Amino acid sequence: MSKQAPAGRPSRPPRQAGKSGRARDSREGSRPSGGRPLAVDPARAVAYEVLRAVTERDAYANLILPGMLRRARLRGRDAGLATELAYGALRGRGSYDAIIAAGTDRPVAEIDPAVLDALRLGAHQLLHMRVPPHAAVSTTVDLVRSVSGPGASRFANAVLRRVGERDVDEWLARVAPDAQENPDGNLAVTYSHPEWIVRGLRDALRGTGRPAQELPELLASHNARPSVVAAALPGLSDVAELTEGPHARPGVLSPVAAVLKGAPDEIAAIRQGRARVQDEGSQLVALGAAAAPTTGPDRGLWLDLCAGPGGKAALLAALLSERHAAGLVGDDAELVAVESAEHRAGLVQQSLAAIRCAYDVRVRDGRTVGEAEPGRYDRVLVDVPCTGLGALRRRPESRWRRAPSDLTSLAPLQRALLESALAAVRPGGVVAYATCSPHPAETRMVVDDVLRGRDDVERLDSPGVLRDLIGSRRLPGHGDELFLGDGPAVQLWTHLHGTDSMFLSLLRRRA
Ligand SMILES: C[S@@+](CC[C@H](N)C(=O)[O-])C[C@H]1O[C@@H](n2cnc3c(N)ncnc32)[C@H](O)[C@@H]1O
Repeated sequence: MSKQAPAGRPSRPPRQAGKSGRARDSREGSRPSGGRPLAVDPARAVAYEVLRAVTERDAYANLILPGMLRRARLRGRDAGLATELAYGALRGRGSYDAIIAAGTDRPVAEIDPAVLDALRLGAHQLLHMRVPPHAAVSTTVDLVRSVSGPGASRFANAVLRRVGERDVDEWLARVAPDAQENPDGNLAVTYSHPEWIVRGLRDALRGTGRPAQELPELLASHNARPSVVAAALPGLSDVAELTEGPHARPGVLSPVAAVLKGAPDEIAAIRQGRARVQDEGSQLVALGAAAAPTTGPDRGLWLDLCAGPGGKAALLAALLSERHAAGLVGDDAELVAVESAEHRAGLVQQSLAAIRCAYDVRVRDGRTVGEAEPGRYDRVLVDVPCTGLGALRRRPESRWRRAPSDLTSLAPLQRALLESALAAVRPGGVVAYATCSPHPAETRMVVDDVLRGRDDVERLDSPGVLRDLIGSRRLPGHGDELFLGDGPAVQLWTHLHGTDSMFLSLLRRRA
């Protein structure tokens, strides 16, 4: 353990100290990305590297973490610790920065970013994990010394000692703005979200008839670790297969879901591509798109207009294959999967590899499909690019990276894609408009705008379609209440359904 300076009001940390070649701690350490070793255990080193990559390179934690864990040879509990440290510090940044600011005379914006990331890791351990305080402080101080030198480590020591003087509730009561005078500011700091997201989610709750009092619960749900759920692809696997060993139990709402207890690759069906990791909300969207009633026979010409990386396309293709085998669709049945980004189209191709149905993955702009193939398809799923405000628990840094301007910049694309989908579907065919955001600007308002002045499209009873799929399954502790609303669209909620907050509006061209 390192020697620590006495607690006190910390002085200014040296900026960019690590780059000037200061004295280093000589202890053996770990550096998952291969550079100079960090004087800290491998799990903390990986977590720190993730935070640095997110801050410096705009990396996505969920994409880089698996490779870093592999390179550091971390598995089991150690991998779990690294993940919890990185995700927790990223999610909690809003609360931790306010608390760190109260522990120093410097604005957080003036702290060397390399030191600040370490302080966030330390604060997460002190305030939200059962790490003994002396270990949380000393490991962080060692880390800062190896990265930024002794001056910065004294600063870190002083800040963290102050942070450790109170528990998280006491700190939040001190540093969050007054709840009466500034309710959004209070929730933003208490639940670690940017204020504009707090406001947007309140509007979203109200707009779907949920009481705004649910907002704290919704915000808190974004800070909890989501369970890992798999979809058993129909015809290739089933829930019974996934749950027959000790590795999974049946899902909550989706008829093809299994909740995993361990790593996905423990399950053979997942290793073989017969089942896929997929949130239950996404499963219900794809199942709903396939189940919504068409007028006239469904020939099996299905289109996924925004397919990458291919989770919903895989489920649609498996369902189509089953229907084909049962003679319910024609011999020319196929799933056309359109994706504008080439590398994501490659992922769609991979996701469909195990499925025995005709499919065609196309790299093109979905906005052009309606004009190119008017009225061709029986079913179109248009799962548009969105802010992802409904999946904040999965992408721990995204809440800090998104901006209100994303809502306005995505809006024309979302409208154009829905218009293209409606042009591509035949009269009597179904369009499923979906987002993984509950924000009104990306959900109701898009559908309302596109349908305004059109009398050739009807809104289907989306809650009714999902209710039939859910069957006798129920949310634990809620009796018969499924919280699907009065329609015509459905908004799923993380705090109510345990799914990502997916929106689904089922529409049908009038025959
Ligand atoms: C929300 S994601 C779709 C997720 C997918 N349905 C799944 O379940 O895996 C939206 C996708 O639309 C793609 N996209 C963006 N603009 C597009 C466009 N103009 N045409 C087609 N795809 C587009 C993005 O690259 C992204 O892969």
